[in-house]
Amino acid sequence: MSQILIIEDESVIRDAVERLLTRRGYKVSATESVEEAESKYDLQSFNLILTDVRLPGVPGTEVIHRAPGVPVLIMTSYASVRSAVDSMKKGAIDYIAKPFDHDELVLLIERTLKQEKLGRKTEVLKSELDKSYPVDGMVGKCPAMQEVCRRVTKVAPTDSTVLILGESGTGKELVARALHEQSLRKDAPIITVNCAAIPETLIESELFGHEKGAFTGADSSRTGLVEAAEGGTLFLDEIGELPLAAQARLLRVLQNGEIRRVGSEQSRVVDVRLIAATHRDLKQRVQEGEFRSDLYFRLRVVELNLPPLRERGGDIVDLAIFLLEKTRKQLNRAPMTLNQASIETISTYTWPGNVRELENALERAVILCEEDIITPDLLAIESTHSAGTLPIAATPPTGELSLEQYFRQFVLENQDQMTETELSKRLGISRKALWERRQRFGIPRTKKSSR
Ligand SMILES: Nc1ncnc2c1ncn2[C@@H]1O[C@H](COP(=O)(O)OP(=O)(O)OP(=O)(O)O)[C@@H](O)[C@H]1O
Repeated sequence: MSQILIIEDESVIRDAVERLLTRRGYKVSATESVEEAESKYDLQSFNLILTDVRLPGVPGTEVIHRAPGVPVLIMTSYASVRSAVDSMKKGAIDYIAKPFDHDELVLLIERTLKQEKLGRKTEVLKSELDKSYPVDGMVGKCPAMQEVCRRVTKVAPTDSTVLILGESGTGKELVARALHEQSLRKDAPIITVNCAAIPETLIESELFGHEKGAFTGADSSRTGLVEAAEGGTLFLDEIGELPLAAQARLLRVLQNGEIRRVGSEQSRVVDVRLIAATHRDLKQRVQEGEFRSDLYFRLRVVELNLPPLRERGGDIVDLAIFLLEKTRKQLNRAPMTLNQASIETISTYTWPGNVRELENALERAVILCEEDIITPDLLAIESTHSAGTLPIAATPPTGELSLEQYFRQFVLENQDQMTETELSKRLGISRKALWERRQRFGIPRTKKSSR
């Protein structure tokens, strides 16, 4: 049950709000001033604090500093909306003008609590991600990767927009995180958005937020992900998939440092550094009229090109050893080594799914390995040099199938029995890579496979 603290010196309002929220199932405490609240309760134990601004003693906004991390909603009179705006600047989550409608207040509280939960989840996810994306864990000695590392170090401390190009699974997100972690913004959030994963109809409001009534179903206003990255970095993965209308809004952010929420006439100033990535040829998208040329030029202030794994020479084995160690530690297994045959298999395979596919193959091998030596059969990839090999398949490729033909055949044969997750696992690629290849090769998902 969520715990809410009300700080309000007008007893009529305080009692009414307390009754209302208690009826709604919240555990409610109420005080007249910030000082009283502090002396009676541990402010950090609340999930939300609802406070008036003008109070006996210190102003209500002071609670923002005294209960860091706890979302604070400000109640204010119409006459002092200005002070509400100031409160927002100090870090309040939102404000509500008095006299307020009870339903409106409950709605605002529900939304804030939902965001608070999400925020906590994001923190957990962030720490998980930090574990799997150590900045110093970027393996790569080949000239192309050395060049990438040099550029990352150079460009990270600046606020320049960076465009990261590379096939799926080559480490684009890892590079984006390295850029953020080595920047002056590292203590603020990095918000990652996969533009390919958000439905086209929702992407504008997800990114830029919306005002109440902006469209059917928008029964309250909402902050977008660009604003959520305030002071930090926004990483737009698969930017090539961004619809044209959203591209126009993004251009405004890059040109003027301003966003306009959907349904709003007013712009807000934002301080966000943009990093974008794509596996697509953006120049070609521009020629096809699918991508704005002015946005393309703004994005590629600095361009980083990640080579496919098959072109990284000795890095492939270095990466395999690094990822084997990382995976076996994560899975709590004793140290393991790759035997000579495995090293040869790994070096000669073409790795169409790049580092992610290598990571998946090693994870599978670590799970299946009963002793401490990884043999080629555990990797479940074929040691042939042809580009037609794909890891683990229900039926091995017959004849001279090209990679595309083989992918197409495997997906069409299995999609009615397997979920997208199972399909991607069997192909040794991420779900996102599977989605991308479906787009590229024109194989839409059937009803069954979209389970
Ligand atoms: N040079 C590297 N050194 C160590 N680990 C790497 C390297 N490159 C990629 N990885 C690891 O490979 C996995 C895939 O990388 P990442 O998600 O950054 O790729 P991506 O290009 O963004 O992929 P996708 O396009 O599928 O989202 C991650 O677990 C990442 O940590």
